[in-house]
Amino acid sequence: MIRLRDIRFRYDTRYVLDGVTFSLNPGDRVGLVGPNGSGKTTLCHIIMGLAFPESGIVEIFGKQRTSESDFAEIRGRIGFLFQDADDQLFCPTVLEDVAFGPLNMGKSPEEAKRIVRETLRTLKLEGFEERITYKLSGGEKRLVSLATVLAMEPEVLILDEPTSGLDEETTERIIEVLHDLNLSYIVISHDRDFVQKTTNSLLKISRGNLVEA
Ligand SMILES: Nc1ncnc2c1ncn2[C@@H]1O[C@H](COP(=O)(O)OP(=O)(O)OP(=O)(O)O)[C@@H](O)[C@H]1O
Repeated sequence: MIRLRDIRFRYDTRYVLDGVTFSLNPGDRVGLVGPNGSGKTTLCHIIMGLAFPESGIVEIFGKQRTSESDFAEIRGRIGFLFQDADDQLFCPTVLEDVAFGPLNMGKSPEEAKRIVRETLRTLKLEGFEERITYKLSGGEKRLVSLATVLAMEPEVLILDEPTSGLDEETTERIIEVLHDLNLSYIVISHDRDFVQKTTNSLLKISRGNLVEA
């Protein structure tokens, strides 16, 4: 589904990724760990076409991706949860934010509303439709962000610290949701317990390279 070969990426003169090779196959649930600033988010941005490597090959769904239009094609199929919910949410209300993806993918307003209702129910956010997005708490914003991702019915998920700021009960809910979804995913997290419960392999970025953790 995702294949990276010998990816090198730098900000200014410092190489954050220095020859990363990685693949995500159907059924893989990969935990990505590593110290702050080690390049986890950067790696995921490269998969989504939000950052472009200096060299190396990005192959997604069987096709090499280089241009913006190559990546535009995959963005509906790979659900990406941003580390910062404020990068994800941009509409006045929760309904509009969660319906945005389905509407953009050509669903009718009625169908989009049905998807919003179901997705909010899955995340135990019933009744949040008319809530004003910017007034939500940090944890609520994270959950609504996840709802915007799930509402697109993606084939693969990339989740950048999905449980940061969430209480224990809500974290357990996310674990259940991930188990029920039966999707392949990459999850970045500093929460070892969460990663252990949700993934079947664990990788770490160390000095610009991926190693088993
Ligand atoms: N736009 C940018 N310009 C310059 N340096 C950047 C930029 N974005 C990220 N960096 C640097 O690149 C390095 C890797 O950042 P990245 O966000 O990928 O790390 P991370 O492993 O996800 O960290 P964290 O666990 O703190 O979220 C960091 O040192 C960061 O400061």
